[in-house]
Amino acid sequence: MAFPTAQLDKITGTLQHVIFASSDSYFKILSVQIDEATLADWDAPEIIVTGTFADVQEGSTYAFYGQVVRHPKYGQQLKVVRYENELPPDENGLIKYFASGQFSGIGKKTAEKIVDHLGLDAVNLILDDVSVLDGIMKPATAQKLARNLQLNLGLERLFQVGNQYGLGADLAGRLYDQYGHEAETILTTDPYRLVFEFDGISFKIADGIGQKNGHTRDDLRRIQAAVYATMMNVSFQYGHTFLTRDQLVQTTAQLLRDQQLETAITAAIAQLLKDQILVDEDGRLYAAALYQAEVQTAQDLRRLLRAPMPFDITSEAIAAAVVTPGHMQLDETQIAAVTAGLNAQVFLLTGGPGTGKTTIVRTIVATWHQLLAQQAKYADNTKDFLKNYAVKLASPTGRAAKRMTEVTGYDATTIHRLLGIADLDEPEFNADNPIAGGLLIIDEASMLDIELTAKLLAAIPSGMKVIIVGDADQLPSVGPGNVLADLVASQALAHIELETIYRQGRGSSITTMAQDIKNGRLPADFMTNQRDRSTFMVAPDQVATAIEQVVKAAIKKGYTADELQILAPMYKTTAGVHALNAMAQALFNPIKLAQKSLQFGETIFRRGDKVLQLENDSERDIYNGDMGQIVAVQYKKDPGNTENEDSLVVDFDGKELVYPKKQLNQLTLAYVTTVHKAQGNEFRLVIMALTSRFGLMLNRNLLYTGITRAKEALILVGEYEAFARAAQTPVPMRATWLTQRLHAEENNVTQPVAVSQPTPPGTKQLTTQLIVAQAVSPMIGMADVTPYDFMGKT
Ligand SMILES: Nc1ncnc2c1ncn2[C@@H]1O[C@H](COP(=O)(O)OP(=O)(O)OP(=O)(O)O)[C@@H](O)[C@H]1O
Repeated sequence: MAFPTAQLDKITGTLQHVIFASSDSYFKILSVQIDEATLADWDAPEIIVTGTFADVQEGSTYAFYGQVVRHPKYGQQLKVVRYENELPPDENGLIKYFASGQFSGIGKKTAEKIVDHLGLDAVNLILDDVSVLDGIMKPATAQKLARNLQLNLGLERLFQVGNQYGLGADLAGRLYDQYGHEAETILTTDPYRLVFEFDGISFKIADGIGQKNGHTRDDLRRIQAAVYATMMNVSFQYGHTFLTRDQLVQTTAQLLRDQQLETAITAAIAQLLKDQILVDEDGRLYAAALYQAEVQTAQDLRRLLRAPMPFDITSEAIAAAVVTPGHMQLDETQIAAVTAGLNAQVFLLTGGPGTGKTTIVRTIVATWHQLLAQQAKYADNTKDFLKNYAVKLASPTGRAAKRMTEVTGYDATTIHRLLGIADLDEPEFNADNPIAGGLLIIDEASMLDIELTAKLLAAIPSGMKVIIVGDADQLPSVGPGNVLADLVASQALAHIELETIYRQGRGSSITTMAQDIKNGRLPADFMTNQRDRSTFMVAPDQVATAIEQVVKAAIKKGYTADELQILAPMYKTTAGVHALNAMAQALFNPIKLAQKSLQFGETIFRRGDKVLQLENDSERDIYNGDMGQIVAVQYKKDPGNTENEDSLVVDFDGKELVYPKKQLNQLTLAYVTTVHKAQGNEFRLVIMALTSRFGLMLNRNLLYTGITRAKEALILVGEYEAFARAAQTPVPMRATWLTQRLHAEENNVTQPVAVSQPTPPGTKQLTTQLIVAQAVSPMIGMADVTPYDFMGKT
């Protein structure tokens, strides 16, 4: 946050030494000898100064603006908001500065020449245009001097320029990393370019800078940036892969708050199409990458479907080889799923919780191994044959992969890992370097977005069988696309939907409730507590207290933080993720005397806390949505701490990872998460909060996904109307074209565009069938807990 300069203290002083310099940000801790200071009650000759700094020079003089704060361990220090290199104020000083030895090839004589020719503003003149040094020194020396000045002062100038526009030093530092000395020019003369290229500068920020610097409202670059930003916002907020031309024009006009600009928007779209940043396919306008992903997905699916069977297996051989786990009696649909799964080159298996998806996967894998063993007899090299046709299992998240390993008994991995995707880089495995194996099974396919799907399919060699497993009624992917639902709707793949619920005992009444919700209603007995689920309907303001009581009761019953998950749709509000996390942390992991902790933003992390990873970090094989537990808090000065910084150690299912303080933005507390973040995970007990304050967030798939995270017991807290409204409201439709691509003749797509308005999108009717619940034999979840326990004594 930028403080108004008037409130800041100013210290002018000489940098004595850099105590700490972060290796991957510009954060530094400096020791400064004070020349002049506006600080009240400060009589020490030195002060510790912390903040974001360029390549500061020991011995140089700087002016620091900031606020004195008290660090719990290191005492008072100046936290800097901005700073300036105090260049010498007179000619003699400036000559000394140039001749100080930090600029190679420049002695006293040359320094004098520079100051003679360029005067007191020499530094800025050189930074603006190195040709001012022509004739004063050799071009090579001049270039070197300019580069050094840039290194010392260019970033500082960028910090100052950025500060004028409200950009924090971190953002300015990242801009400098990407654009070097050109960053300032780009920021001031062509800020709209950053909307396309730079993650962190929104259209609004760029436009603020552009308007200040005289870009007119109808400037083509401004309008192009607005069109592009609209396309990206709509794709990533609502999941659409395309917009119709009208929608794009209208939504861009809304962003620009100017309906008069329609002609300019049309011209901007034409230019973006010409530059291949957007693609127009029969009036559907795509961001180029999403278009490629959608087209590629359809093409690769066709390629995989056309490929011949890997070796000669007849349907009879498959039927004869079926191996069921525990000799379970599969029903007709399940047997059909096993044989179709082994017969088809690409097969889709869908079904709600407890319908036997895992059972079918286990059966298919065991049967595949049986078939391989039979075929291996005819192979030249048995070992190679078995390796070439091995089974691969993968999931979109690490937690889901771990669960897949546990329930199937076979090794599963994340899709990122399977493809060798390192951050921002192209995958190691792709069309030119495909993965190896005979059968690939992808679980939790509802989480697949179109870009990951395209990368995955491209890397699958023709002939490898693919089985895609998921629950199409769960929330669609976070990223653009509606892959699983589109594949189902296309009818282009062999598909079986498992409908009979086999789960018995704990969790079974949750499973039947899930079916009701899928059909758009709450069960008739919603308010009647079952042995594995209860409802506590309270006013929005009482939700936090009610959940607190429920959690206390659950802790008494022996539930650990790992086994219990609280779900809320949003981060803010009193019943939101942040507020509830603070409450749950105090219950599960109360602070102990003299306990070590690390603070990041408003969150305080302690040993024992349950935490959630918020970003994909493929290098460390840890992904957005993975949950872990803090096993150590290490201070920089602790003996044996190899990190040169305060850090946390987090255990993710047996894998310990270190988070230095600067990486704590990747972590948050996980006692409470959004439903999206919990997708792919299951917990013994789920407590889900919904109130009408969550408004537009309430929809059927959200409620369905939330409650189906519960394996054994479910407690619903909030307002009945909110739960009823969620059950009745279909998930907003996503505008995608994958279904049509799959069932249309190649290059002959003629279906009409049927999409809703982009903000908010319309709705689609889910075609699901009523599933008849099987025998229910409920067991106790929290049987002796009644609503009265949560309402206080009256
Ligand atoms: N034909 C069957 N006869 C008897 N029990 C069955 C049958 N099919 C599955 N089950 C049992 O039903 C339970 C749920 O099956 P499974 O775990 O395979 O379902 P799922 O669809 O993978 O569920 P989830 O998505 O919730 O993990 C398991 O205990 C399984 O053993």
